[in-house]
Amino acid sequence: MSSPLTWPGPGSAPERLRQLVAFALHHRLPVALWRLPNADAVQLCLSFSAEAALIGLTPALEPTAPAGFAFFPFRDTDHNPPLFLPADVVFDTEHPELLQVNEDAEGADTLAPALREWLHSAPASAQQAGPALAWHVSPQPVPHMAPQQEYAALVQRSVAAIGNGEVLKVVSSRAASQPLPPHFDALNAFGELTRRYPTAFCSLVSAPGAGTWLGATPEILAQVTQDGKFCTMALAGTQPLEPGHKPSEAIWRQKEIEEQALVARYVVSCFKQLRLRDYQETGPRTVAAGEVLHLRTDFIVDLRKVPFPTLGTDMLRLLHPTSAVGGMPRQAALDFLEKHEGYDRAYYSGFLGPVNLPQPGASHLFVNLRCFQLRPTEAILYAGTGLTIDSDPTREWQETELKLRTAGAILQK
Ligand SMILES: C=C(O[C@H]1C=CC=C(C(=O)O)[C@@H]1O)C(=O)O
Repeated sequence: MSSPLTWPGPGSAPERLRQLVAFALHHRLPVALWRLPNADAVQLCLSFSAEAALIGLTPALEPTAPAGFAFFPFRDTDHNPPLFLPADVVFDTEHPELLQVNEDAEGADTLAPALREWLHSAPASAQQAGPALAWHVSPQPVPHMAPQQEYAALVQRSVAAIGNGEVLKVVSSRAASQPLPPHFDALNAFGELTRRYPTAFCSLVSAPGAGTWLGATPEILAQVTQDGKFCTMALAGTQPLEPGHKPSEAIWRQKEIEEQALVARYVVSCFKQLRLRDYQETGPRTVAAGEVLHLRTDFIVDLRKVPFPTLGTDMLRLLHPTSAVGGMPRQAALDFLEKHEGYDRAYYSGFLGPVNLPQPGASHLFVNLRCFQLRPTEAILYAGTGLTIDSDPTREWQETELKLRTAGAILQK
């Protein structure tokens, strides 16, 4: 049973977040922080057991399903375990005077009293000035980083595969490294992400086996709200946001229109598989995500009118990985990427977000885009581009450069 505790010590909401993160890292536990799009509050979920966070199955989104934070890789392999952080400790900066602690959780017998002691005895200000936090580091090696020529060859090979009918669309991607600026502080960087990208889902996840990841993604994968709505979106097509121009003035090429239409068609095919016809489709319209524009179609199902209690869970299983990060047809595109992409995407283009948090019936899962992985002295950034028969290697490289700048902006000295 989770019980609300009154916060036992002093400290502002950001200081309290830091105290909880410091506790998690000190005990080598998994922790996640996030800020929903267009919201102010930052939420935190901490698990008392790293082992309990290791799950194989895609999480269920029904209100009766366990509460926690999902962190899933692009591809299910032994290297990057799918994680579901049980909500053993939950903190919300909107109610900084409270802390939810599950006293029955695995590990709570020793860790719940240790947490109370930690919050009592370690003043937030002392921890702020204390030694740097020991963030989890992925046990996997740093991924291969394709230089421009190699990425251009991948784009050409993908276009050839589209040309010969092997696939309709492929989303190729790459990793790039950026040194950490002096005195880089991941918690401050997370705060900076939330300020820069108010409409994105901003996250900071640190867990044994996965490492530490920060990001600001624009893409909802599956969302169930407490007022009974299921939402997903088809997001694709990219162009730079020109200074002084409004997103609504953007003109799209046929290539991007087709690329996004394929993603929308994929979402509709998932509804069809579930024999669900009663959905509301809006768009495509142009939306801004940091310095770039995308085409987006929104899909909403009113779960109060359509009696389909497992829709969120079923759609999540069908949607991931969407054609916005893999391609079409799905399996052929994934096979192509496995063979030719040449690096491990790890958690980039996987999905992440709170399930049944802060209340049962509220789940917000996003595609892990515009993100980076934190290593001791560098950040590994990731970006991909949807390819069609008309893709040009130089343009696609430039598009990845632009997308890398979203999360990369917080790494500037
Ligand atoms: C794969 C990424 O973006 C996807 C989402 C929006 C637009 C996309 C595009 O235009 O290619 C991608 O499908 C990425 O940001 O790494």
